[in-house]
Amino acid sequence: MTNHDPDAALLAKAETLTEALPYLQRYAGKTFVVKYGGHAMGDPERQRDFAEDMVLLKAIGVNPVVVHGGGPQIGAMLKRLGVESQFVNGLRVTDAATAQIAEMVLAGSINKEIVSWIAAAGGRAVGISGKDAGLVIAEKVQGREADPLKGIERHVDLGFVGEPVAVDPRLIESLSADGIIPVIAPVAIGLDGHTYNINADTMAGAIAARLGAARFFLLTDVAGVLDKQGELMTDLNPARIAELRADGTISGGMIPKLETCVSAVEAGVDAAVILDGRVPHGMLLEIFTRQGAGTLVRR
Ligand SMILES: Nc1ncnc2c1ncn2[C@@H]1O[C@H](COP(=O)(O)OP(=O)(O)O)[C@@H](O)[C@H]1O
Ligand SMILES: CC(=O)N[C@@H](CCC(=O)OP(=O)(O)O)C(=O)O
Repeated sequence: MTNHDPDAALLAKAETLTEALPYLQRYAGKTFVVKYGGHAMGDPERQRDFAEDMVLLKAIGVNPVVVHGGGPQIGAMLKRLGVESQFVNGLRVTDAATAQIAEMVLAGSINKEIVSWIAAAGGRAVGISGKDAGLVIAEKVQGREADPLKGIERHVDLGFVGEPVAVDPRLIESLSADGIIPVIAPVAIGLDGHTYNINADTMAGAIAARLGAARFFLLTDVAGVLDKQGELMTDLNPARIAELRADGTISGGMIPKLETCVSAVEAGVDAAVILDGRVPHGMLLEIFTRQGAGTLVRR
C-alpha cells in the first residue's frame, strides 16, 4: 500500500457515505414519522442507538417525529398495582383506573426517558402527548370481537380506548422548524372531555397521514410481517393485507399495526415500513442503503 491507497475499511466507509448521497438529497426537508414500540425499547445501548439515529436524521435536514408506545411497560405497572388487563384485537380494554395508569406510564415516564436519550445524543427534543395544544382529538373506539360460537362479530366495550378523529399539526410543525424533535405519547382528550388511551400505532399513523410524511417507520420486536412459515414478507399492499387478516396470518398487535399502515398510505404517506427496532441502526440502513429491511407497505 502506498500513501495514495487508503485501506479497504476506510474506502468502505467512504463508499457508504457516497451510496447515501441520493437518499440524503431525496429526503432533505421531508418528514419521517417514527413509531417506537414498547417492545423495541431494548437495553440502554439500543436506546442510545435509537436516539443517535433521530439526532442524525435531524442533523441532515430530515424532520423526525417520534410517536412512542409502551404497552409492556403499562402492563408491568398494572401488574405491580394489581390491576387486571385484557386485550381485544391488540387493543387494551381501558377502564378509568387503567387510563390513568397508562397516561402516567406513557406521558410521564417513557416520554421523558426518550427526551433524555435524545438529549444525551446531542439533540433537542420536546415531549408532549396528544393533549398538548389540541394536537389530537380522540373518539371512543367501537370495539368488535369475533364470536366463535355464532361465527359473527359482536360489539365489545373497550372503555376509554380512543382513535384520533382530528390532528392539528401546528405544534409539531413549529417544534420541527425550531430544530426540535417532537416526542409524542399516545394519549388524547376526547370530544367528551375524557382522557383516551390510543394504540400507539394508530396514533402514529394518524399523525403521519396528517403531516403527509415521506416515510412512516414502525419499530417493533419482529423482523417485519411474517408468513405462516415464519418467513419475512418484504412487500405488502392493502389488498394482500386484507387477505392475511382474513386467513389469520396476522393477529394481536400486528392487526392495528397493519391497519394503520394501510390508512397512512391511503391518505398519501409514500410508504410505511415495519422493522425490528432492536437491530442496531436498522432504520438508517433501510433509509440510506440499497439494502431494504423489514416489510414495506405501499399503496
Ligand atoms: N404475521 C405476523 N408477523 C409478525 N408478527 C406478528 C404476526 N402476527 C402477530 N404478530 C405479533 O405482533 C407483535 C407485534 O405487535 P406488538 O406486540 O403490538 O408490538 P409493539 O409493542 O412493537 O407495537 C409481534 O411480536 C407478534 O407477536
Ligand atoms: C388502546 C391501547 O391498546 N393502547 C396501548 C398504548 C401503548 C401502545 O400502543 O404501546 P406499544 O406500541 O408498545 O404496543 C396500551 O395500552 O398498551
